[in-house]
Amino acid sequence: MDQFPILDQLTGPADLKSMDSAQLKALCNEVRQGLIQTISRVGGHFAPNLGVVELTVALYKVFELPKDKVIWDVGHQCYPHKMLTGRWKQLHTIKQYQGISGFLRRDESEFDLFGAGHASTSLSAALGFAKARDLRGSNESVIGIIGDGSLTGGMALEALLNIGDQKTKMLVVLNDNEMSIAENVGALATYLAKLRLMPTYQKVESTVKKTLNKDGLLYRTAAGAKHAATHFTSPANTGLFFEELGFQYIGPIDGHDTDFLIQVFEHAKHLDGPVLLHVLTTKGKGYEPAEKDQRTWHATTGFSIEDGKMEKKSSGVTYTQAFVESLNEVAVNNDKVVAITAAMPDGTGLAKFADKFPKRYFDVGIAEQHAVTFAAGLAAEGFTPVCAIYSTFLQRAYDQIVHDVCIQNLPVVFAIDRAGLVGDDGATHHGTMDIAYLRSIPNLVILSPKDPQELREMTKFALSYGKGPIALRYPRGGGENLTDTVAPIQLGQSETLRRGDDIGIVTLGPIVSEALIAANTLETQGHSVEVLSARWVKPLDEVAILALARRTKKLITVEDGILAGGFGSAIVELLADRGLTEVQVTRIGLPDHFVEHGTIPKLRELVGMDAAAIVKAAEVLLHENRTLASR
Ligand SMILES: Cc1ncc(C[n+]2csc(CCOP(=O)(O)OP(=O)(O)O)c2C)c(N)n1
Ligand SMILES: CC(=O)[C@@H](O)[C@H](O)COP(=O)(O)O
Ligand SMILES: [Mg+2]
Repeated sequence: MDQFPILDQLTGPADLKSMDSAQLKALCNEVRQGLIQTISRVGGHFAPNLGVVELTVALYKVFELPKDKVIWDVGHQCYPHKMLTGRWKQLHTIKQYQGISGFLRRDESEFDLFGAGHASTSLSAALGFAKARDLRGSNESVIGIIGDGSLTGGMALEALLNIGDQKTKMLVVLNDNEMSIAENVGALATYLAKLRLMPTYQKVESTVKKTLNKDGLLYRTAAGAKHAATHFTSPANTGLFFEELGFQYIGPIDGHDTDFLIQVFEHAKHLDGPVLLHVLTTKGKGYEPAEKDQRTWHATTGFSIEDGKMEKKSSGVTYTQAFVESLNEVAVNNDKVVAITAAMPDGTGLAKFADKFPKRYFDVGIAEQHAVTFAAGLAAEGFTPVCAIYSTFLQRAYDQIVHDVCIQNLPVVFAIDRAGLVGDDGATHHGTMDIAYLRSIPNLVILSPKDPQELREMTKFALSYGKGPIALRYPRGGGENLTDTVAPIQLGQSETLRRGDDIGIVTLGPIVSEALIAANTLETQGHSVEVLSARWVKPLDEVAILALARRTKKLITVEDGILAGGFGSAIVELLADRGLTEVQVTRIGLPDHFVEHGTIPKLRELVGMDAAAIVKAAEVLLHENRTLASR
């Protein structure tokens, strides 16, 4: 018997128009069960999606997609949206190579009006869509949907200020589930908690009943809607913060009451100016383990799920663990060490620092720019702040790194996690830009370990460096330790992992493992290959690199980052500056396009950054040499 009779027949959101209350509730149930069964099996964002089932169904019942523009924030909670917009049958491919993306993508569907992945962007984008509408003279509705966590992002507040000022007709739906990935933080979270204590509209529905017109809907005229809005405003008109910014605040309302959500959306549709609808949802709704532990069940990627329990699939030490264990070892004897996360305590490992040093731990919310300059302030006063931010999210704080940290040469330690390809989160999350965007900044030095044990030592080095800003870049997940011991970490000192005279491979970070595999293959072909683990993006070990170049005259550089302006570029610049024009260099890294989602081995093969690609590049260089020699 078909478990998903409605979903299996659904052709798109227009089909919801003809559904009655019972059918919509049945649809919500199918969406929820479809999510639980599919995402438990294939992995992905779990609790956020269960929390927006009714919200998405009600929204797509009332509004006309894609004419009406619905812009989601982050997009990790977009799976119900995808299920209702023709991708239910592809849901099992989510975040897999050549499967659908785990976030919205304009090139994936006409219903994905604006891509996301990074938080706090939806309201700015939605204002853009609304302004375009007004300039065009069309009349569609524009709705931005933002979570309480994403609302802690500076961009979101910048947008609120601008929307309120512009008095643009648009609807902001605040999906408030009291959670970011971890518990939400910040004064706004505290304010929202107060609003949640106010009686929800459902409790004052008798007032609402009086404002309903004959067909059970709220007033359709602007005047009537205004009147209804007055009734709708919760008794203590508690949305003052938003009202003062120029919004009509409606809420809080129960985000799992489909009928009432539909009523309120019908009402809000007709209101002029900016409206903020405060919706209360439960992350993980309808799946008890996730409701009980919303933090753990934020995403099930990399976990297997048995009987409501999440078991990590991979074992072994991750880079993140190595980093935070080393940080904690130092911090126990150094009370100047403090740590800052931008709403990612678990992902960065800093939750383990917080357990031991709660007074020296700061979660600033999804506020990377603030995190960096906050760290700069601490460093200016003699502390050693560790700012742990994923590579991709650190992009958001570029000026703060330059302007507030590096120009002032303040001793901030940047722990750049998820550096390099991250796999199934795809283009919005690959940490592939940081080498290029950081190495050009004066005063900043940058380290990259080849394995977790080296990261331990590099973390200790970074915490005692103190001469200025220092960055550690390391990847998602774990890796084998590639040497028995760790050579002492010294500023600008590389490490020769194997000696050879025919060709040199100069590489950086965990991608060294691919270079070693390639060197072994080349050796079986009779070639003598040197592998140099550079360890430093900046300062480069110029002496070692120049000596290798002069000796072999052939270099291959390998980096888990974009080629343009990356590590290989730095080597080429060095050779050019020193007049070594006879040295042939092949750079291996990420090409000049965004890399999609998939497993890391698959993506490395795809972009030509695996051992096979290194062997091929070496053969070309070596063959060219043989050709020259045989002339
Ligand atoms: C700029 C940026 N920083 C951090 C993240 C990581 N991140 C993804 S979802 C999330 C929490 C979002 O909370 P909320 O908006 O309340 O959505 P919910 O998961 O509660 O539905 C965070 C911190 C991100 N995507 N973008
Ligand atoms: C949606 C988002 O940005 C985070 O949930 C991110 O997907 C976490 O990535 P990790 O799984 O690498 O911690
Ligand atoms: Mg939330």
